[in-house]
Amino acid sequence: MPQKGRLLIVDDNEELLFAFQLFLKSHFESIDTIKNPNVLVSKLREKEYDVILLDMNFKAGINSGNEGLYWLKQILDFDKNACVVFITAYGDIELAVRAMKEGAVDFVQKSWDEKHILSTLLAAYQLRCSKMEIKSLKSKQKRLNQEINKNKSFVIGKSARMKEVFRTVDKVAATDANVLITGENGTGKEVVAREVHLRSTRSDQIFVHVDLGAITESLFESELFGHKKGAFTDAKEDRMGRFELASGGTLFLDEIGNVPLHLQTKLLTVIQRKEVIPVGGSTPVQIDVRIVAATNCNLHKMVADGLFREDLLYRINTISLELPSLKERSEDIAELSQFYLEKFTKQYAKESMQMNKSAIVKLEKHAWPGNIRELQHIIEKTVILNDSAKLNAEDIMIGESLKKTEVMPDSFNLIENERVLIKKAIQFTGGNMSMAAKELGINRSTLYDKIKKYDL
Ligand SMILES: Nc1ncnc2c1ncn2[C@@H]1O[C@H](COP(=O)(O)OP(=O)(O)OP(=O)(O)O)[C@@H](O)[C@H]1O
Repeated sequence: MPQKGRLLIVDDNEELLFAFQLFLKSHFESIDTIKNPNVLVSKLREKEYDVILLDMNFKAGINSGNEGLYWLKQILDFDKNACVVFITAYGDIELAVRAMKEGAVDFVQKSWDEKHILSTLLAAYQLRCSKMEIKSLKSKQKRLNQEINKNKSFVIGKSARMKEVFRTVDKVAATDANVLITGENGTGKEVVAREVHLRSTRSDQIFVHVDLGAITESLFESELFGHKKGAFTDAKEDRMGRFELASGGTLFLDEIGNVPLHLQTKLLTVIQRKEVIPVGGSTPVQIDVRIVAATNCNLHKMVADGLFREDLLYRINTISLELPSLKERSEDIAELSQFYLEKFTKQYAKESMQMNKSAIVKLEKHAWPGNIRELQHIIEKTVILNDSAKLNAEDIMIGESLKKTEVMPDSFNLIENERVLIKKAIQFTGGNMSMAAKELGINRSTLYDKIKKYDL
C-alpha cells in the first residue's frame, strides 16, 4: 500500500512513541514525534501535518485530561482544518466524547489492537484530504466570484435622487440587514441589488438572482429549497436550492410581490429559521444568506388588501430603497444615453456617435414608461439605424409603440398570430418580461409557458 500522509505524534511516554512509530511507519509518508507539547505550535509552523495523534494527559500537569483539550484548542486555533486523534487510557470515554465535541475527529485507546488504531488514523487522513479539497474549492470559488464581480459596478446617476440612493446603499451594504428595493420596471432594481452585494463584506461570495415571477408554483419549493433524489418523478438526483447555493453570499429575490400567499408562508419560515428542508428530505440545512428583495408592487397596499403577509414584509424590509423613475431623474438621461451610445457603437462595430442638444432635449422630454430599459432599447435602435457621427432629434425614434401600428396580419391563424405578437411584445419591451406580459394582458408565468411552447 502506498505511503501517504504526514503524521505527528505528541506524547510524553517515550515507549509509546517508539511503539507507534514502529508499527505505523510503513503506512505513512512521514512520522514525527514530540514529547513536550510546549513545542507543538512551533512544530506546526515548520511543517504541515495531515493527522495529529495527541495524548490526553501529560505527566507534567494534573491528570484531568484538560491538558489534552488545551493543546487541542491551540492546534485548532492554528489550523481549523487540523485532524486531531486523541490517545486515551482505558475508561476515558467520557473525556474522549468531550474532546470530539470540542473538535477532535476521533480517539484511540492505548489498549486497542494495531489494526483498530491504524484504521482510525487512516480514516482521519481521508477526512483531512476532504477538508483540504473543500478549502481549495472554496478559495477557487472566492477567486471566481472576484473575477465575475470585477467590472460589475457601473451604476450611473448623479441626480439628487440617485445620490440619496447611493448614500443609503453605502450605509446598509456593510451590515447584514435585509433590503427591499422598490421602483417601476426598468428603474435599476437588480443593478442596485448587485451594488449592495458588491459593497458588502460578502462581495467575494456568490450573488444569486431568483426571478420569483418566473417560477411556477409547482417548482417553487424545489427551486428555492432544493430536493432529494426521488422526491418527485423528475428528481433523478439530489439538487441544491437557491437558498443553499447563495449561502455565504446574497440572495436576490426579484418580483417578490408575485409570490402567492401560501408560498409566502414557506418563504417566511425559511427566512426566520435560517434553514431549509429540501423537498423529500427531513434534515434541515443551515443557511447564511443576506436577502435583498425587489418589487414594482406596493407591498403595503397588498398587505392592506390581504394579498401579502405583513410579517414577511417586516422581515424583508429592514431597510427600504425606493428607486425613482427615469422621469423623476431626467438630469441623468444625458449621461445614461452617452453610456449606452458608447456601449452599442462598440457592440455593433460602428464609428463613435455624439448626440447634439436637440437629441438630448428630445430624450429628456420623453416620459419613459419603461425607464432605463426603454432608454437602452431606444439608443440601441438608434445606433443600428444611423450611420452619421452626429445625431439630431429626428434620428432618435421614440414613441413608436405596438399599439400604434395597426397593420393587417399576414394570416388569420390564431396560433401563428399569438407567436408573432409575443415575439413583438418582447422586442418592444427590450426583453422586460413583466412589461411584455402587461402589454399582452397575461401574467408572467403564462408568458413564460408560451415562450417555451413557441420556442421563442
Ligand atoms: N443606474 C444605471 N446605470 C446604467 N444602467 C442601468 C442603471 N440602472 C439600470 N440600468 C440598466 O437598465 C436595465 C434595467 O435594469 P434592472 O434590470 O436592474 O431594472 P429592474 O428595476 O430590476 O427591472 P424589472 O423590474 O423589469 O426586473 C438593465 O439593462 C440595467 O443594466
